[in-house]
Amino acid sequence: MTATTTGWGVELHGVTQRYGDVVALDDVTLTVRPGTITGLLGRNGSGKSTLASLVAAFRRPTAGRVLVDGEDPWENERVVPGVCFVRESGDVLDDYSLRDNLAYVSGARPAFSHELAGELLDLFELEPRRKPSKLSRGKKSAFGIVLGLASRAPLTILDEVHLGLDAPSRYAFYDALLADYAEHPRTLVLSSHLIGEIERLLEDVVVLDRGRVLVAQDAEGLRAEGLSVTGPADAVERFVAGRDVLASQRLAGTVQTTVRGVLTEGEVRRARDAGLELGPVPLQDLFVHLTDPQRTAGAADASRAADR
Ligand SMILES: Nc1ncnc2c1ncn2[C@@H]1O[C@H](COP(=O)(O)OP(=O)(O)OP(=O)(O)O)[C@@H](O)[C@H]1O
Repeated sequence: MTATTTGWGVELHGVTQRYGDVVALDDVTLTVRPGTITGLLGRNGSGKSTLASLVAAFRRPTAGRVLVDGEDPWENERVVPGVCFVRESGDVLDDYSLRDNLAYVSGARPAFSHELAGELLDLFELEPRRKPSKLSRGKKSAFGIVLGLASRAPLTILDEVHLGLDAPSRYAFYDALLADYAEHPRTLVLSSHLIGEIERLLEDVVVLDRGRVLVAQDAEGLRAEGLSVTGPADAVERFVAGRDVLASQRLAGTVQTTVRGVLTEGEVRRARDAGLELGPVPLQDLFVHLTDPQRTAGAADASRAADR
């Protein structure tokens, strides 16, 4: 393996993961494009960590195929060193110093950058002599980030690594990630519930819901699909009739509605002529509406009925 180039892609084909009676992933098919930053989003228990652990070959799927850079990662000597999976729980040697942990990880990661590791230790004010077991939760998360970014693996999966980090440290992390990604392009998968904070980083978005893929597309395209329509109640209602309405709020005679779908130029003109205000919808809001249990339960029922 050479130092990181454009990163590795991931493919899942019909992947199901069961834990006893629990179906954590249900027939998931998706692609992560090489050389992109992909957000892996979903509500609690939707299957994000399970998906990440299959890609990192921490476990084998109950059914289906996982491919990393075109190959099954399971016990794959070429692929495994190129996949860096950092979990909030922190897979570190708790009773060894940070310095020893870095030495251990760098031995297993062909593209490891000691220079970047040093910069990130300084950034997060981590003392190399300390042991992870003696660090606060936030500092331990920060050390996971140091290992994940300094590994410069062709595929890096950061699963909720921001947990415990205070806001300045999270923003320092986002900036460091973007700066290093710009210089050393690779594939990064970020799982986080703080969508508003990470959305500027994301090129692609995968949203899981109860083990199924709800959305898998480029972030720009997804943003363009969310539209806020505000105006007099009757005009808004006429305009959104027949559209996919995600949410609606009424304040006196004014209604603000969030719809999914892209408008034609003619429709935009018609909306403006009717006195309606059109605006973007933040990704976080779109996510909340799309994963609304009432909405997704309806969609799941429809999909089951279609399968019968
Ligand atoms: N080792 C396990 N044994 C049994 N059930 C599990 C195991 N790991 C996960 N699950 C179940 O599988 C489902 C998916 O869990 P997973 O941890 O993948 O979700 P997640 O999206 O990462 O959740 P969160 O955002 O809360 O971390 C949940 O119902 C969870 O309870």
